[in-house]
Amino acid sequence: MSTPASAPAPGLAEPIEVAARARALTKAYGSGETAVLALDSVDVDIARGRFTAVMGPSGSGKSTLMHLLAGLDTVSAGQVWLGDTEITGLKERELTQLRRDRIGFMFQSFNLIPTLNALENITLPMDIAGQRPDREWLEYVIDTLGLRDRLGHRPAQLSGGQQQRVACARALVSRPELIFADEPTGNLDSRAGLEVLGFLRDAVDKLEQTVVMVTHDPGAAAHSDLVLFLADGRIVDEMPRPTAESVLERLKRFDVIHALPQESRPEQESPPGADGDQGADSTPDRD
Ligand SMILES: Nc1ncnc2c1ncn2[C@@H]1O[C@H](COP(=O)(O)OP(=O)(O)OP(=O)(O)O)[C@@H](O)[C@H]1O
Repeated sequence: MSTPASAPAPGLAEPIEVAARARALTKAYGSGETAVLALDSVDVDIARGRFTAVMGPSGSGKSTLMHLLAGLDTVSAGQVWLGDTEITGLKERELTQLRRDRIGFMFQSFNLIPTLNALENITLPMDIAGQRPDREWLEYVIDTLGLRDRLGHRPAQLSGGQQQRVACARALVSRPELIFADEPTGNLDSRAGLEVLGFLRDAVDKLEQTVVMVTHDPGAAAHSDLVLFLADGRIVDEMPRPTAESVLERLKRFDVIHALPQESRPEQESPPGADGDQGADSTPDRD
């Protein structure tokens, strides 16, 4: 079965533009008694040109979801599309090319090459692909991220915040369809973290990028347009236009609920859409 990426999401009359889509996405690790169901039949649409945060308790499946959407790991069942391309079923070589050409990555640990300077790190993925960055765009990204006077510095000569800005520029330089950021502020002090979040926000608002960010930090999630909450491998809630306070309140309810045995947990833990709402497919209006 193949569903075009522009098809209306279940429950929605209007088609929404999606950058990535997953249906019945399932991932199990191991087998038999030790098997772990990391993702349990997840349906999700990532809206194009929006900033989506993914939150949830430790072990809820956030990284697994990101890895499967990015084609970094194989699914146990279900389908994933990047734009109109179904990536489930692609061969490893095709996936490598797709990741290189169409996806940008930012990690908590920056993942910069220590022997290369900032500019070389920024252009490395395109250099490897034998592509030339669009010069005007490159200059724009460098200026937007305030890296102009740091381009000749190696990572060790840069602060953590500057290193993450280099990683952000590296993710942006090929104008990927989707940027995945896994705890991008996890290793930064709060000021540098805020700066990086501001740049990601700008990347969405000014550069029309699509960003998906995994985070534990309600303050970081407050920079997004929509928070998806995962628990036990399922999307159990979503929050458009989040604030740090509203996210924190929602997370507290997880803590209380997850302290209860499974059979005592309240109904609200059913996935969005199960009770007739628009589920994780809804696209929030922006203020
Ligand atoms: N390679 C693996 N082998 C076995 N189990 C795994 C593997 N990767 C993840 N898991 C399990 O799958 C579940 C989901 O893990 P995942 O890393 O996606 O959660 P997470 O929400 O990102 O957690 P955290 O917030 O702690 O990073 C967990 O129970 C985890 O132990």
